[in-house]
Amino acid sequence: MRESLWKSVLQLRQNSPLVHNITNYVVMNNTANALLAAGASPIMAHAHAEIEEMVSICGATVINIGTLDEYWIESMYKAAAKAQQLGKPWVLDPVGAGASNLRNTTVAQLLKYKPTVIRGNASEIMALANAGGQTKGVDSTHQSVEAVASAKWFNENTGAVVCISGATDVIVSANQKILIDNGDVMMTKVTGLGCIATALIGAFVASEPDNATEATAAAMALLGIAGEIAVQKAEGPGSLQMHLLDKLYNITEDEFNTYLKVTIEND
Ligand SMILES: Nc1ncnc2c1ncn2[C@@H]1O[C@H](COP(=O)(O)OP(=O)(O)OP(=O)(O)O)[C@@H](O)[C@H]1O
Ligand SMILES: Cc1ncsc1CCO
Ligand SMILES: [Mg+2]
Repeated sequence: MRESLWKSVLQLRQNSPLVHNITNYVVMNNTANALLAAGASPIMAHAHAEIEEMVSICGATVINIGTLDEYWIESMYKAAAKAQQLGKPWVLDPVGAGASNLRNTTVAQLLKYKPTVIRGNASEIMALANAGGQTKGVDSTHQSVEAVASAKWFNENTGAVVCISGATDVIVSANQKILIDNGDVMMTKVTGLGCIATALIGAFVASEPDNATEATAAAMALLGIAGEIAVQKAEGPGSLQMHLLDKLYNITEDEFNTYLKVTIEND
């Protein structure tokens, strides 16, 4: 697994997949920049008239419900339906699931189109599975391990790979858990790093569509390690953002493998 994760990073740079994003106003620019830095090619698009073409030409679609409204919800349904119809990978970020009825009903509908990967923080994943999760806005009030049962339920019932982000990122797939212990607590003081994690999953899954579990692990490892290294130069959240973008771009094999903390647990 250690060697294959770095290979995935190199492959992403080489393949430079087109990644379609319907994401929120808060993170749109940062997300596009993070995708470019890691080697992917982003396009943000939500107009009904072009959404199906976008899904068709891209390697993967990322749907993030961060700043919902009625028009965008329709865009999301159209995109997810098209991805399912074409058998293209698509990734769901249920931002703030549990915080409002609108978010809950929207994700419930989106789940019917069978996302390839779901990535959220522990509160969001628990809310999604209706496991009594209380979401405090967009930030988690739970540890990632608390959401493992919910993630397993989702994996078994929908087939989606489920990633719970947090101090430890937990990737749940059939009969396996991958734990990634990279990252730094300062990353919670920059908005949208979870959204970037999801977009990176979209890029990796577009680059290697036959292995969504490994693609997800590679994305989370890359973000966590880049964040951890960036924190060493950062004076606070502002410069962390800048250094993180640089590190997504210039991380070396040596850095990646020195920092990587990955554990695999087979059920
Ligand atoms: N307590 C922590 N310690 C170390 N790293 C962390 C911690 N919390 C988050 N991270 C890092 O930040 C990444 C983003 O995860 P997080 O769970 O904060 O996303 P999120 O809550 O969805 O964020 P947002 O909604 O702002 O996009 C994680 O994958 C991990 O690398
Ligand atoms: C702060 C915020 N509000 C809606 S989306 C978003 C970005 C982090 O999820
Ligand atoms: Mg989030």
